[in-house]
Amino acid sequence: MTVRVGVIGAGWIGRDHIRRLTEIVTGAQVTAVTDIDAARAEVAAARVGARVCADGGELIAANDVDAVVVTSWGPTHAEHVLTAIAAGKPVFCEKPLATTAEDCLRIVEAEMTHGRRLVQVGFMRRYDQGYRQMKQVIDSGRIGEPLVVHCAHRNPTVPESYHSDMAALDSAVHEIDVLRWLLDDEIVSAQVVTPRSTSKRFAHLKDPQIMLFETAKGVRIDLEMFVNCQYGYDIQCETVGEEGLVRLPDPAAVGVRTAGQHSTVVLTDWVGRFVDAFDTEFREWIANLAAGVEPTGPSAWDGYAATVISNATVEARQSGRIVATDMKPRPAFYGGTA
Ligand SMILES: NC(=O)C1=CN([C@@H]2O[C@H](COP(=O)(O)OP(=O)(O)OC[C@H]3O[C@@H](n4cnc5c(N)ncnc54)[C@H](O)[C@@H]3O)[C@@H](O)[C@H]2O)C=CC1
Ligand SMILES: O=C1[C@@H](O)[C@H](O)[C@@H](O)[C@H](O)[C@H]1O
Repeated sequence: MTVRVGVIGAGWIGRDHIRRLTEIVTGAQVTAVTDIDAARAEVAAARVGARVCADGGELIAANDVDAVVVTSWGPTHAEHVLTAIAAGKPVFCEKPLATTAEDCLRIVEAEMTHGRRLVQVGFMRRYDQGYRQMKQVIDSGRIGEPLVVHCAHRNPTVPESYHSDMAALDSAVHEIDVLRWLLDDEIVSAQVVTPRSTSKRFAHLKDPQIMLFETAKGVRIDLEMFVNCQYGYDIQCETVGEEGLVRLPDPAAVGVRTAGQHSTVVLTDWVGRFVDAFDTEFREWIANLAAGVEPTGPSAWDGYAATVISNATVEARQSGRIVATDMKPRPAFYGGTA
């Protein structure tokens, strides 16, 4: 069975997911595209033989759309996801699920009322081989109970439109999701300390930021979030347990020895660093849909948790305080602990 997909938002990642669904994933066909920039939708749709819909509502209701991908701007996600749930159609929503906790809860409640999982959120790091291997080691008990996690998330540069809150909302939200999953634990508080800011970028930006999280089981997480590190795109994660530690591998790269030096390439963007994870994420999403089973990736509840925690992290930086994450109890509908 071919899953017919409609895509809302033909910007950077929307176009990449259209390409992925067309060229990489088997069993999927992009049949409809919409964007508030009609010319952009036309170009993206024409490339894969899809048709253009006037807006998200028309696309979701269309008979030739079995499932929906939402890749529009964050503040528009909730409306599209709620419309898809009301239509009973599976929906893959890029992060964030919604920008406010209230909107995330409306989605959670709508999905529970529907009675079956329809929503998957685009936290692709859960599909990265390195993180998956780390999780296997932690779950096996080989390093004992996790105690501390050290992380770094470094981008070479960001545009001037990037502001200090985005370090949590746009970037650290990936660590927030993947660490909840990796540790099977919930983040209960956030704190942010700011060293002197880099002089290499815009004066308005607090960069780097050191984010400190505590989990319900008492694990401490430190995350260096540095979005203008200049040298490359670099994701580090090391979990220290009672009997050992496990570290995220760097992407495979050949070592070159020449002119008295030994060097390896450092990637420069998240597209290349997580390309395999994005591919696996969509392969598994489509395979589940084709098999008629509920999505197994990050749920609407995970989307809610990530929004609550990233908003608490913003509040922590702005206030200079340790902020407790004010999360509702997890409904049985979503299983698990984190
Ligand atoms: N998982 C990941 O690593 C990444 C996720 N993202 C997420 O993907 C989403 C899109 O990001 P980008 O592609 O970088 O942005 P973008 O600005 O390149 O594209 C967004 C597109 O959505 C369109 N749009 C906005 N509102 C719309 C609406 N109501 N209906 C239809 N189209 C609408 C815009 O015209 C634009 O073409 C964001 O939520 C972002 O956080 C982005 C980059 C990486
Ligand atoms: O989602 C992403 C971007 O929006 C964000 O700006 C980057 O910092 C992340 O590394 C990338 O994965």
